[in-house]
Amino acid sequence: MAELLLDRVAIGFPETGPVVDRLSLAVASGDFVVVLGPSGCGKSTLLRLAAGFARPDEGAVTVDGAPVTGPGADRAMVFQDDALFPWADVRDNVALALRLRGVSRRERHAAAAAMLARVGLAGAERRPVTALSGGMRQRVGLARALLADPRFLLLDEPLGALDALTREAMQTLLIDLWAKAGAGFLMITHSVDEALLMATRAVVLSPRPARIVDTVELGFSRRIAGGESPRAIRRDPAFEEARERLLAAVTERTAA
Ligand SMILES: Nc1ncnc2c1ncn2[C@@H]1O[C@H](COP(=O)(O)OP(=O)(O)OP(=O)(O)O)[C@@H](O)[C@H]1O
Repeated sequence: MAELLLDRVAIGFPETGPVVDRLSLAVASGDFVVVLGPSGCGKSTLLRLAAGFARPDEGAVTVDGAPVTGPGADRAMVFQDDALFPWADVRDNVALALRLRGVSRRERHAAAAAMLARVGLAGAERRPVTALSGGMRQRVGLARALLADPRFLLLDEPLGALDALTREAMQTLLIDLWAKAGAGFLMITHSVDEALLMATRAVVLSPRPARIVDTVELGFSRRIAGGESPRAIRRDPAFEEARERLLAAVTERTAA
């Protein structure tokens, strides 16, 4: 069991003033924490603090009590824009980190093939990433992030650019990966429906500077991981009730 903790973190920039305001958030192994909040409120900045790409002005980011001072293999990040290397094929995009660590070619290829199979891209190793659809590119990004078996996966609106059908398929894939990995997931989304389906805890932020204005505990992703279909879950009155609760938090408590 590991814990990623943002402990009363604050950060600001000269251009904007305060962006995150003494915010505390814990993500443990097995949690799927989803962050919702108005545009520009500081969600990506929060994730960058967790990743170690930015340092807080106040407070601390720790993993199991040890200060986070920069990016580390225990925390992997997935971006909305998948950030793939256009000059490399699928396999090299997935296995680049292993190459930089001096892992042999044979092991790299085996590891990449195994991860690609997990994200539903078996056989796509040699395809140029420029020839892939948006959903497939995000699968490659996920395979790359999960390759090092991180304890925490940080997802910055990873499904935001996908069409509705691809997005639904990717939601189910992410839930499946989360349930099997045992890692803690921290994800940003603008979609209340996505937060409801995927989160074990949905966290609603205020307009900038970001503070937590509401937290809703949820259990639908565990049911989906257990085999229930998202469509059946959406018909459950408990889902409708949770939607009302989360929508109220998002619309009433985040007005600027
Ligand atoms: N390194 C930086 N230097 C200056 N300003 C920054 C920096 N990083 C973020 N900001 C500013 O902080 C504010 C919050 O940005 P952030 O990307 O965290 O918001 P967000 O909630 O993720 O936005 P969106 O919902 O639109 O994706 C924005 O005004 C942004 O311009």
